Formats: sequence, structure tokens, C-alpha cells
Amino acid sequence: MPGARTSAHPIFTVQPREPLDERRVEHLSALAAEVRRLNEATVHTALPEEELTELTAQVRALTDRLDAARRAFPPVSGDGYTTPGEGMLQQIASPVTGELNPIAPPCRIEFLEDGSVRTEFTLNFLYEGPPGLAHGGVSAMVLDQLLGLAANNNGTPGLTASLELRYRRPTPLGQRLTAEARIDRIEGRKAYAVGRILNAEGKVTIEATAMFVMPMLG
Ligand SMILES: CCCCCCCCCC(=O)SCCNC(=O)CCNC(=O)[C@H](O)C(C)(C)COP(=O)(O)OP(=O)(O)OC[C@H]1O[C@@H](n2cnc3c(N)ncnc32)[C@H](O)[C@@H]1OP(=O)(O)O
Repeated sequence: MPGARTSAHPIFTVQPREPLDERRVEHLSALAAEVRRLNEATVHTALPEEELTELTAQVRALTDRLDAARRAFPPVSGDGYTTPGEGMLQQIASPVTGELNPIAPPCRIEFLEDGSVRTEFTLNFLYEGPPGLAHGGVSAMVLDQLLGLAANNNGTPGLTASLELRYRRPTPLGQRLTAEARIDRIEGRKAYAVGRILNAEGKVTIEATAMFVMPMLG
């Protein structure tokens, strides 16, 4: 694969990932944004069956066309995941932050001067758990990623060894949510992170703590 790179960080050296330039990322992001709309429209549509049959054939044809030029693994942008903090912004197919991933809300991450990370995002009915409310597992995924990014941004990346959540209030769909995370402390290979999700009124809906462990090498 020409131009393919592996991550500079040993724990993330899994498969060679092709780096994309900005222009290609823009085009793929635009495609993913439309597929995201398609996903949501699929859940909400009240079209009659005849039209659904026709649309299914059209979507199948589009997917076949995309799949004809399939990469073995999703690409990255720029330098991939080699740079703490900024590097993870470039994990463009992440299910949480990836602009190229239609199942990602997507959460756009801000890396703040004090080392914490933050995102504002909205969950629609694709992420429903209890009627009208966000699925707890989806919120957990967002928090896992965000706390992991805080660890990475701190220069102490690792795999999630534990993630504990306290669901204080229902997390609503269709309104702006804020999630934030920071490193609490480091003990050897273990990075302890804390985070939370807040609703549009600034009330905490979920609190999270997590521990990330840098695996032993070799
Ligand atoms: C680039 C950054 C990316 C940021 C965004 C990514 C966010 C998404 C994050 C994920 O989704 S990661 C995927 C979910 N997690 C995993 O699949 C991890 C699976 N587990 C493992 O691979 C290993 O168990 C692990 C690397 C976590 C630890 O294995 P090790 O063999 O390196 O640990 P070891 O057993 O030597 O223990 C090291 C220390 O951690 C402690 N420890 C390990 N696992 C623990 C655990 N589960 N709970 C509590 N403590 C734990 C252990 O007691 C010990 O403490 P002490 O040093 O004080 O003795």
C-alpha cells in the first residue's frame, strides 16, 4: 500500500493505515455526513413499501459502487495516531469522533490548555435507549473515548482497564450535550481519568471514572 504507515506508538501498531490528504478527507466526510442523514431518515421514514423497495435497490447499487474500491482497513489523516492529543483528532473512522464514520455523532474534540478535553454534540433517535432518551451504552462509548483522549493528551495513552459510570439524570436526545474529561492522577502505567456529560441546562447527567493501562511491551 503506497504511503501506508504504522503508528509510532507500539500499542497501536496493528495494521498499516493509509494517510489521506485534507482534500480527500473533506470529500469522504461529506459522503459520511450524507450517509448519517440516510441512517436517520431510514429510522424515521413513513414512505410506502413500493418506494422502499425501489430505494433499497438504489442504496444497494451505491454500496456496491463504493465497495468496488474497498480498502482493507479504514484510513487515517495526516500523521495518523502518532501525536498525543492532536494525533487522535486524526482517527477519522472512530465510532465516536470520526468524521468518516456514519455511526459517529460525530463528537468534535477540543483539546484545552489545561490538558482536559471537551466536546459538544447531539444524539438523535439513532442513539435511543429508553423512549426519548439516550442509550446508556452510547453515552458510555462517548465517555470511554473522551476519557481515553484525556489520557492520550496527557502523554499517557493506554487501553481502558476499567470504566465506571454513574447515571444521575436521563440524557436527552435532540439537545446540545457537553462532555468533558481530564486526568486525575497517574500511577506508574495506570492513568486515572474523570469525566461527565452535561445537558443543555448545564446539569450533570452522567459521571465517569476510568483507568487506562499502558500494556507491557514485548
Ligand atoms: C491513542 C489513544 C486512544 C484514546 C481513545 C481510545 C478510547 C477507547 C478506549 C478503548 O475502548 S480500549 C478497549 C477496551 N479495553 C481493552 O480491550 C483492554 C483489555 N485489557 C487488556 O488489554 C489488559 O488487561 C490491560 C492492557 C488493560 C492490562 O494488561 P497488563 O498485562 O498490561 O496489566 P497487568 O496485569 O500487568 O496490570 C498492570 C496494573 O494494572 C492493574 N490492572 C490491570 N487491569 C485492571 C483492571 N481491569 N482493573 C483494575 N486494575 C487493573 C493491575 O492490578 C496492575 O496494577 P499494579 O501495577 O498496581 O500491580
